[in-house]
Amino acid sequence: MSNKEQTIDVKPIVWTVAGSDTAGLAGQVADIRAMEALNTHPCMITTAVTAQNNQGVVALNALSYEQINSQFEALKNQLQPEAIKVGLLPTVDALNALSGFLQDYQGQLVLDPVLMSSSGKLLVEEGVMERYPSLFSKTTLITPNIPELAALTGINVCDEASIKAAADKLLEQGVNAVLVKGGHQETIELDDVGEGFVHDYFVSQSQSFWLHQEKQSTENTRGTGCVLASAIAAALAQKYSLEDAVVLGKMLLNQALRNGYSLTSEQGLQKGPLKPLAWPQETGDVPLLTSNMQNPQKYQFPACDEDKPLGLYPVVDRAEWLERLLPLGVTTIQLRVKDLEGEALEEEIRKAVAIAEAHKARLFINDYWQLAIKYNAYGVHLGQEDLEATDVSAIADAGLRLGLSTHCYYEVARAHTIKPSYLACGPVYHTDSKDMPWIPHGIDNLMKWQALLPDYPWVAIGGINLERFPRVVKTGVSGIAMISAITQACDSEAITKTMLELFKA
Ligand SMILES: Cc1ncc(COP(=O)(O)OP(=O)(O)O)c(N)n1
Ligand SMILES: Cc1ncsc1CCOP(=O)(O)O
Ligand SMILES: [Mg+2]
Repeated sequence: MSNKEQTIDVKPIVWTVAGSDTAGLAGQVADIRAMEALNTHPCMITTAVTAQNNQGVVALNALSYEQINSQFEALKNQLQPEAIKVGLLPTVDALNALSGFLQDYQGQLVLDPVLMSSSGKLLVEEGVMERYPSLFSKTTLITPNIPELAALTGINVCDEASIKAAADKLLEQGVNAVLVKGGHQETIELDDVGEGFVHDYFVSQSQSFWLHQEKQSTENTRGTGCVLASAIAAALAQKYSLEDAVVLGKMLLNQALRNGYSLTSEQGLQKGPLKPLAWPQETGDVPLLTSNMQNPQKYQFPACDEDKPLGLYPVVDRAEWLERLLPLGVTTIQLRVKDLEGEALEEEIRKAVAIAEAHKARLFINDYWQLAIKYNAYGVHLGQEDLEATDVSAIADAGLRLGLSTHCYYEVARAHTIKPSYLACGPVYHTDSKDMPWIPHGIDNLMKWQALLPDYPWVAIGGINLERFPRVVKTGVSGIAMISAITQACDSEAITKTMLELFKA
C-alpha cells in the first residue's frame, strides 16, 4: 500500500425537514434534486407523507412526534448538517420535534414557510402558524411568497412599501434575513414596473436588494419554492455567504425552470416539475440585482477594442510610471492614486491622460470618475462600494469605458446588471497590496466566472507574479492586472518586457 496520503472529497450534508410528494413534483423530491445539483448530500427528515398527483394534494398524512423525532435522533450524531432546509411543518408536533433538535443547533437554517398548496388548500393545522416565530432566532433566512408573508405578519401585502414593512416585521421578530419571493406578484400593485419580470426582495439587518428575472413561460413550476430554499441551503453548506447563496439559489432555480418537463399532454394537467441539473453556468440564469424594485436601468458602455485583448495591465500610483511602461509596449494601464487630493490629484490624472494619449494606450482611472470624465480618459475602474457614490449614467453618457471589480457571486450579479466594458475577478491569489476580506479565488473560480459570463473581457488581479503568470495566461483572460510584481520589482522594465512576451506566446 502506498504511504501517500489519500485525499477524500467529502460532500457537505444538508437536511431537508419537509413533506414527501407521491407525484415526484415538489417537497422532498425537489429538495433532493436541488441539493445534489449543488454538490451536497441530502438527508431526509420527513414530516408528512403526502398523497399528491398533478392535480394537487389528495391527502396529507402527518407523521407523529415520535416518528419525526426518531429521524432527528438517527441523524444527529452521525450525519450532522452544514445547513438545514425546513419546508412543510404540518402539525404542532412536527414543529416541536424540530424545535427540540434546534436547541443545540448552531448551523444555518433556511425556513420555507409552506402554509398552503398552490391550489389554495391549507396544509398546516391550527396553532402552527402562531408558533412559527419560535423558530426565528435559529433562522438564517426565511423565504415567504407574498400570501405567506401576509399570513405570517397580518399585513396586507399589496405594494412595495408593504412588502418592506412586512419583511421588517419578520426581522423584528428575530429572523436573520428575509427573501420575499416574487412569484405571486400578480396580486400586488407595482409602480412603474414593466410586465414580464419577477422581483424578489432580500433584506437583513445590514443590507437589502432586489433580484429581477425575466419570467419564463412554462407550466412546469411545481416545487419552485422547494428548489429555491433547498438550493440556498446547499450553497450555505458549501460555505458561500448568505448574499451569494441567494444569488446562486436563484441561478439554480432559473436553470431548473428552463429544464422543467411535462408528464402529460392532457389539457389542464400539464403542470410538471422543475429540473435542477448541475452547478449553474448559463449567463441567462444570473439574476439582475439592484437596490430598488424598478426594472434595472440599461446602460451602454463602449467596448475595450474587442479584437485587442487588454493584455498586461499594470496598476500604478503615479503618471511617471506611464512614461516608463508604455514605451515598452504596454497597451492598458490604470492610475490608482490613494494618497493625493485636490490640485495634486487632478494634475496627476491630467498628466497620465496626456501620456496615454501620446502612446495610444488605454488608461483607466481608479475611483475618480468625475476627473476621468473631465480629462476624457479612456475609462474608469470602480469597485462595488464605489458604485454607491457614482453616477453610472454620467460615465456611460460621456462615452468612457467602465471596468468593475467582482469578488463574489453577489457582486458578479450586480456588475452584470450594469453591463460594464470589462469585469475584474480578484483576488485570484493572496495579495499584500490591499487588505481584503475575500479568500483568494484561485484559477478554478476565475475560469468558472469566465464561463458563466463569456461575453465580457475578464481581468484577473491579485497576487499575480512572474511565476504564476503563465497559468493565468492559460485561462484565456483578456487582461492580467498587477501592482507589486511590476512596481516593486528590482527591474520593473525587464519584468514588464518578459510578461509582455509571455502574453503574446
Ligand atoms: C483591474 C482592477 N481590478 C480590481 C481593482 C480593485 O478596484 P477597487 O475594488 O475599486 O479597489 P481599489 O483599487 O480602489 O482599492 C482594480 N483597481 N483594478
Ligand atoms: C486592488 C486589488 N484588488 C484586488 S487584488 C488588488 C491588489 C493587487 O495587487 P498585487 O498585484 O500587488 O497583488
Ligand atoms: Mg476603488
